[in-house]
Amino acid sequence: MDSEAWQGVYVSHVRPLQTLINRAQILLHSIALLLLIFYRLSFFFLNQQSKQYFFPWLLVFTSELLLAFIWLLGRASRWRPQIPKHILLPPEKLRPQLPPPAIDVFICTADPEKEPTLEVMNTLISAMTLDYPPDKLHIYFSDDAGSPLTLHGVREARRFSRWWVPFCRKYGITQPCPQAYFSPAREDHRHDISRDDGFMEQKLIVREKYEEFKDGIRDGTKKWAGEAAIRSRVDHPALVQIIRCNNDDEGEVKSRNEIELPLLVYVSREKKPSHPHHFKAGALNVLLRVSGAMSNSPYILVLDCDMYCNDSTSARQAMHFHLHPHFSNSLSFVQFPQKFYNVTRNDIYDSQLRSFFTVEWSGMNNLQGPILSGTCFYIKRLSLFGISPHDKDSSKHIQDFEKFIESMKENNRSRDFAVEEAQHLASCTYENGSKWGQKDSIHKLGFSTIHWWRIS
Ligand SMILES: O=c1ccn([C@@H]2O[C@H](COP(=O)(O)OP(=O)(O)O[C@H]3O[C@H](CO)[C@@H](O)[C@H](O)[C@H]3O)[C@@H](O)[C@H]2O)c(=O)[nH]1
Ligand SMILES: [Mn+2]
Repeated sequence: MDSEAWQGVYVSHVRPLQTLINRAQILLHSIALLLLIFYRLSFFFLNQQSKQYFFPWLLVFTSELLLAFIWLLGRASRWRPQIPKHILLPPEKLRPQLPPPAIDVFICTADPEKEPTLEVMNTLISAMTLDYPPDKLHIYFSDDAGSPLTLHGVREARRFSRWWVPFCRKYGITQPCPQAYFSPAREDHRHDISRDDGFMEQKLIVREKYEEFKDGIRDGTKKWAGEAAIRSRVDHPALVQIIRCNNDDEGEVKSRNEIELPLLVYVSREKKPSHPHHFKAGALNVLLRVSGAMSNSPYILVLDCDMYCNDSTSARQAMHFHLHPHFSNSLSFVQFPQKFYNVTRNDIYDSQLRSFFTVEWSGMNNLQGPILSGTCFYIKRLSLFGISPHDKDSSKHIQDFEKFIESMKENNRSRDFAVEEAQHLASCTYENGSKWGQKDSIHKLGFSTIHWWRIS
């Protein structure tokens, strides 16, 4: 393997000042705790009144011991605080020498009233715009409400992507989310005017298309609002559909740009009031099966509907870790921070979750890695099978599974046939009596994980 290609990828940097402050704080806090423990114990053994107040003191003491223990466990991530440093290679060189592995992207939405369709579609578009070979990217969009508005939105998003994706590719736009890119708050708009490569004309055209896309969503919102939509949310059949555009549109844009878009599959699993649906976990299980039958990519990106991709190179960054010889086969997932924007100015409760992601998650990188935050992570499909990476039989399990998928594909022959199969996999009774969704800790199996973000 060409080792040059891997140079400088994992650069984490321990912060000496922060380490000193944290350790001093840990020391002071520990002294205070020891004094407290001494004080409580001395009450039991030295105080005359201890018999009278024995139980209240014991209760308080036990709680304090418990809290102190929890506090102690939390220090692990602060002992060696570190930040990931710049990747030394520029993004265009972030391509591993190996052919890039395929990625399935899972996006879940549950309710078009609580999760505005326009925002959700922006997440979908951002995933379609990831800087990755389109034939290696497959997007599975789960709609738990089975809403015609959401399906309409997905179609509109697909249509707009044929303008947006080529534009981003051609001009190297790294912000893949159109809403964020066209936001007046974005500072780069000022520099755009000085470009003389036809950029401004194209930008205006795409901007206009974005407005048309928004109008399309607005029309849909008016059309499908109301009672009927709400009722079907808990009771509807499975629907799996590959979203394509009509041929006329497709031909027009293809000849202009010759850029293909990733496969986009709309999945609305079956729901019945009499069957538990297990919320997001249930939706992800269905996507895992449906994608297994259709593309079965070795890596999966999971996104909540309101968590758009903020950096189009994230897929390549994640794959660099996954394919890196240093991490070998034991890496389960690469977790990107879950960032919230537009929270209040004085964010006194840290709604942006900065302490979580910049301190705790990064601090766990050398301790087998952080736990999942639930969104924005690239996970290895095999690590979800409950097999340890150190298990001698693991390759046999994997071969068996791959044989099963291959035989299914041979039987199906075409993707359209796989859609029929997928519909069955999305039924609400499929998991009955099976081991689907049973708990198995990734870390306990021996996998490691990484928290990562590129500071630019
Ligand atoms: O029946 C359901 C319920 C939720 N979702 C989706 O699941 C995601 C997360 O749900 P949300 O209501 O946004 O939960 P949050 O509390 O905001 O999410 C945090 O906490 C969840 C677990 O509690 C994690 O799964 C999320 O990743 C994490 O962002 C969203 O995309 C929902 O559309 C479904 O697909 N089906
Ligand atoms: Mn959420």
